[in-house]
Amino acid sequence: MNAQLRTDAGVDARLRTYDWASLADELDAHGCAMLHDLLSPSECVELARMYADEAHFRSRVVMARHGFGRGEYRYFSYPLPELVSALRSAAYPQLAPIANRWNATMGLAVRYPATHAEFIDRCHAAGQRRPTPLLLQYGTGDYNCLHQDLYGEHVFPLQMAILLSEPGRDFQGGEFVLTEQRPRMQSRAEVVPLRQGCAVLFAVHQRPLQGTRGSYRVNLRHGVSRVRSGQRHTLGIIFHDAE
Ligand SMILES: O=C(O)CCC(=O)C(=O)O
Ligand SMILES: [Fe+2]
Repeated sequence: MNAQLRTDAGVDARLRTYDWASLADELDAHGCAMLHDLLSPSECVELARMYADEAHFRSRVVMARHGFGRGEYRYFSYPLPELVSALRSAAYPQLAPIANRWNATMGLAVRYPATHAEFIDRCHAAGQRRPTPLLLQYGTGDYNCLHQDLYGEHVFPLQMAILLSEPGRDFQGGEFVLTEQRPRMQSRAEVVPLRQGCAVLFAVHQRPLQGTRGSYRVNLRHGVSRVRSGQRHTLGIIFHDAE
């Protein structure tokens, strides 16, 4: 679909234009899938600009202070900006069936409700009340070590990150990287060639992998390689809230 036509619509309508059956196939095969042209360049610029305004956020993390890498991020506070909230609630119902199928395959009892509001009620009832959507900011030399965004007992197994800057123009390097650790085997890396406004869907911590003798669980981590120059911003959408 034409990028302009897509980004003219609301986020909900935009998300419905993607071919979710083939995205599910990609997630099953690779643990990640891309949504091209999810946000327009102006939406990306507007979101990236929010980073400077403390009023939007509940906390700021300087990655070097925690050994997380180099660069910084800020968690939004509730109420989330409308676009962030819309992305979170509109992407969730597309992902919940995939999450439920993955859990069934992995022999996990947890099932996810059809709407994000119901899932967030579950998180909040368990004391996971702090919002997790975040903006990340990287400058020259910054990077994000491989990690998993787990914030308590309740975990939604898929998440989304949207690149807000344009590679090659705004920054060099800074690739989104996923690694997949397979039991008793060597790890596999995947580099996701994001462009501005493009989202990546990926597994938060584990997913089923079909082997020749049935399926088994693999452990995933994600991060960002070193930004060689320039400035890079990302919007992270995590569906569970934090303790
Ligand atoms: O900056 C990135 O591309 C990675 C962001 C990230 O770690 C996240 O959204 O959870
Ligand atoms: Fe992350």
